[in-house]
Amino acid sequence: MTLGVNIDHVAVLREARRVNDPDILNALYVACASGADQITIHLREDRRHIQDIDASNILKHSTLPVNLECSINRDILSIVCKLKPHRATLVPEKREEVTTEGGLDVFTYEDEISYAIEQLHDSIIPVSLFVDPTLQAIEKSKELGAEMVELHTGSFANVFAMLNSSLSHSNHSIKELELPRYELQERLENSIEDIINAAKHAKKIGLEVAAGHGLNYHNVSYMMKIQEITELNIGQSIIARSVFSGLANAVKEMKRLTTR
Ligand SMILES: CC(=O)[C@@H](O)[C@H](O)COP(=O)(O)O
Ligand SMILES: NCC(=O)COP(=O)(O)O
Repeated sequence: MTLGVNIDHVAVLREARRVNDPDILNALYVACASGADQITIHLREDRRHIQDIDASNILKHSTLPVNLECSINRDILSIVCKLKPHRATLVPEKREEVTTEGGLDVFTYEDEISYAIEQLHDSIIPVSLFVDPTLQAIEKSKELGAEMVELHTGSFANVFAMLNSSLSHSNHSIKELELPRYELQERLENSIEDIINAAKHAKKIGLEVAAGHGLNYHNVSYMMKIQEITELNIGQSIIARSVFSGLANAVKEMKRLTTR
């Protein structure tokens, strides 16, 4: 399984303060040296985390392939074509969303996606489409000329978290998923089934299959069982975990500097 480590979330922290700490290039070096197989970044239209200069520096210094996620906005596309990542993954974007809420609408935006794929292919950049796990979206992705699909695992991850974590007792409980446990269990099984069917179909028609969004240390084992999925892109949970695997040392180091 290829592990794509999404380092956007390091830039989220940096941008919250508008400083240069944590340095995204340090995140790149640590990920490259620690077993990642690929680096994933998302150059959002609103530049809420990764900036153009980050993308350019990451591409310059990465020892691993870089999967650059972007929308179908033409200004963004022309930047991506110039940056020449190892792959571009086309994703939907909404200005008001907290994170990517669903897959690309490959039907409504068929012409725009087709144009984007053409531009990227002209720049010799392979294309993946970030889609919901439905057979129709997979078929359409192939028809539009993508080499790969990334199955959006957000619905699966949300149901999993409402069933198996403290999310439902927090301020960020997902209102529409405040359901009896048996119903959540049924939804979880259905969402896994959808991912399995979509992955099998994608592989059958000659698409490479990745998956990502909301995957973490507790739910990733479900994806590992699906043989057709050969790549996972994971960000938030890795960066969140690193706070706790690194916090003790960070406090100790500051204590040493502040001890007379
Ligand atoms: C498309 C996608 O799923 C990733 O880009 C990931 O979620 C990154 O985080 P943001 O949604 O915060 O950009
Ligand atoms: N495409 C999904 C991705 O890159 C990482 O998503 P997340 O783990 O940050 O939710």
